[in-house]
Amino acid sequence: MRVAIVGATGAVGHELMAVLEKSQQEGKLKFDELQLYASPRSAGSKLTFAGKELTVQVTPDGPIDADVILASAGGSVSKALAHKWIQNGAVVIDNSSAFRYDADVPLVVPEVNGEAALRHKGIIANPNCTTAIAVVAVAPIHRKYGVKRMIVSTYQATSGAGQKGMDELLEQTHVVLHGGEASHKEFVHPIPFNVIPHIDVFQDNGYTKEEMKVQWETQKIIGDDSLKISCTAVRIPTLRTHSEAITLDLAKPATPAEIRELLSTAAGVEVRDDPEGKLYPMPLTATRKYDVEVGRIRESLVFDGGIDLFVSGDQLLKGAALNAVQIAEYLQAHGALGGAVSPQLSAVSP
Ligand SMILES: NC(=O)C1=CN([C@@H]2O[C@H](COP(=O)(O)OP(=O)(O)OC[C@H]3O[C@@H](n4cnc5c(N)ncnc54)[C@H](OP(=O)(O)O)[C@@H]3O)[C@@H](O)[C@H]2O)C=CC1
Ligand SMILES: N[C@@H](CC(=O)OP(=O)(O)O)C(=O)O
Repeated sequence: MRVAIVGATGAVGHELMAVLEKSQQEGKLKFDELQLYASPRSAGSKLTFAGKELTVQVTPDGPIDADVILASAGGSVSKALAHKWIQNGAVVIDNSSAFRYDADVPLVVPEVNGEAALRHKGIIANPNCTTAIAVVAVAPIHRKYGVKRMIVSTYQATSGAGQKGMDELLEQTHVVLHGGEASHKEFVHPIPFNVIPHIDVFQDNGYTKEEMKVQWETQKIIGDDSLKISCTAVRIPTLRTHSEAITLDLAKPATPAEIRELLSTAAGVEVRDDPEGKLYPMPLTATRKYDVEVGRIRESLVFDGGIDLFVSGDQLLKGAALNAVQIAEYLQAHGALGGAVSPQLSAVSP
């Protein structure tokens, strides 16, 4: 069983290495070989995996001889090359948005629709990070109570813009703290001490593409096009982990206690909800955690029987690297990848 990472030197690639190492140690994903690829500028550089140095190679523009390819090199690279990589039978799990809306490409969050991954035709798409984090918390509620409408406001970390996004936050904060004026390159405005309600490009309807992705992708993952979602996506000056305030209008009324109980056994969720004890989701506590923190669960004052909640999830993990590895684990556990069938599946109950 051979695994390849394309984009190994990036922010998501770095997390893929860490998650793969843990998964292998815990016997969840069984593999014998790891190949690392990035752009020509990184060719020859060394990265450590499980105590061994591996050499980064130039990403091929032909087949990759691996069983599964975890791609995180951006949409244009995937769009141009993914179909060539799979010519020798590999499956690509792609972190970019290149194929998410293609009818024959499953868009998968294993806790929600893992079985869709088994119907792939060589490419499986990993969702947008904001969507993945929301859907882990909302899908169990939708299954039991039916979500009719959903209003989301996001608080997205700079790592959503990759390693360069985090670097810009740190460098420009340093500039401001030393009396200078912050500049910007990765973001539309200076990010230190600011919040920016503009992620990705504006669409004709006044929403940004990031905001529309939450509607398009949630509908595809949950399998319900009638679910209406209005999202405002905002960049904030944190390093990693996206947070979201979510309001749900439900078909069947629910109480906060019922939602708390439902989510307490939901896969991929940690209920962190004790306002008296100052316990609620935050990037500080959710960072590097596999589960999405959910809290501030309360009755909606707008929708009768509706619910308000707050989530924080490490988007480099559940929004990207972890979700991709969990898809590979799911495929292997169902005999749909090379190598031995794993009896255990990390924290995922399909
Ligand atoms: N950051 C996030 O929160 C999330 C990101 N994603 C998606 O994952 C992908 C990667 O994001 P992220 O890790 O943040 O980005 P980074 O900018 O941190 O990393 C990009 C990676 O792609 C490689 N790369 C760039 N150009 C090429 C090329 N022409 N050929 C081969 N490799 C190339 C880079 O290699 P090198 O170092 O050599 O330049 C690097 O390894 C994107 O599609 C993004 O949309 C998805 C969900 C969440
Ligand atoms: N757009 C997200 C990160 C991302 O890469 O999203 P997508 O995979 O949908 O392009 C953010 O900036 O926080």
